[in-house]
Amino acid sequence: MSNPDLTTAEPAIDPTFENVWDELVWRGLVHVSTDQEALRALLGGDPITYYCGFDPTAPSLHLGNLVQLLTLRRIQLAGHKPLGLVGGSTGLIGDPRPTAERTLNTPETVAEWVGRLRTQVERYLSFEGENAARIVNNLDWTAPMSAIDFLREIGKHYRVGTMLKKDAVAARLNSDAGISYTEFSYQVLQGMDYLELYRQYGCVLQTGGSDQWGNLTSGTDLIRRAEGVAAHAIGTPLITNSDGTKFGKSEGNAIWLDAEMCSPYRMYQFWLSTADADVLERLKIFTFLTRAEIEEYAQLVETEPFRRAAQKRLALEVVATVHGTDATAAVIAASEALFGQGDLNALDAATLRSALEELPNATVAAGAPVLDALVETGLVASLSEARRAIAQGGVTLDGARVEDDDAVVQGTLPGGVSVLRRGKKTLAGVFIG
Ligand SMILES: N[C@@H](Cc1ccc(O)cc1)C(=O)O
Repeated sequence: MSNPDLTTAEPAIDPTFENVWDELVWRGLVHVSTDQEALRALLGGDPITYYCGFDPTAPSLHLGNLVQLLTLRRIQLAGHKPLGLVGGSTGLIGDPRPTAERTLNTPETVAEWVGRLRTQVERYLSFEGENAARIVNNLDWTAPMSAIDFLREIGKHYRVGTMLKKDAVAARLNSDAGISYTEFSYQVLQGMDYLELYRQYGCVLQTGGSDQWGNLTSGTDLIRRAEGVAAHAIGTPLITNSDGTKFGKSEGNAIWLDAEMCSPYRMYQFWLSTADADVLERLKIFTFLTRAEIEEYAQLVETEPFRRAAQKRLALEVVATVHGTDATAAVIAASEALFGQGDLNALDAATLRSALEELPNATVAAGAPVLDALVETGLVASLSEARRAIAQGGVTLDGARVEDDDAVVQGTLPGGVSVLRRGKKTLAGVFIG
């Protein structure tokens, strides 16, 4: 196996910043917040308890959630105490999307997804030391509450006029289908979580995406009314691509943090394909590289963009954070063997298979002619074009040049697969079935 440089940045705060608030601002993580002076004082002072919530809307979190997970981690690294909340109750209700009502999942499904999310959230926090993290589930305080108590103790603090003005609600009110009372109530549940965490743990800061601002202020308003305390909120920016495409998707599919739902290879390629115009912002938000290190990459993007050093570092850092260094090493070796130099035979079988799934590919019988495989993978348009390509010496199978038309595909690479290459860079995977 080739030996990629796997030096990655240790999760740490950048010591050149006096206060983690300044670092969050520099990383571009503060899009909207409660009073900035007060937040800076709070984050620069004695340890506080803060939280961020994750709803079980799927069996896995995705890259949008990774912004929140890493933000939680950064603030913890500065000495504060995080609460990672899994939405056992809010997942049963559904945070209103601007477009349409969500379908209700069964309690069993929601409970299963809560379990999976909990494991994912745990991976990004430290459970050791004075400021050890804690995972909480809002089902624990929401399920036992009666409808009467909910309406008397919580509902009484809410003005319907204010609730109607929240972006998500306003958007839906103007749509034909409107919004159900169920989803309309969501903001109250999230507000109640913050109040509960304030009461139980003294939690005084909630972070979330800027699209959560309505839900974040639902909590700060409730705490002010019920407890007379000014609690805080930070909304991180929505990540967008400079070319206007949606961030966090590749070919329409979300980049999930679960390796079964999105292979580490796929995630690695996703980050590698980041545009020069976006890569510095991504390094700030998704890695623990320091300001000085990121400034060096800014130079490299200017002077030698063709080397894509910043993209490679970004891909290495994020995949190592999410999937660990072993999986990342395997992915880098596969990318190099497929697209650069390196021994295809030395690759990890599972990684090679997932890499081939991302390429044009076909399944053929063992011993099928290379000619057929070329056509079926789409590397050539016809058998005659396949013959011509071979005659010109432009086809390789598993790294060796194909000399004549009788060659067959056997799937002799790790995992029982083969790799066809036409010309320098056009690749296809062959599965034997
Ligand atoms: N509403 C948040 C998740 C969440 C749930 C409950 C909370 O208390 C906080 C956050 C989201 O959809 O991302």
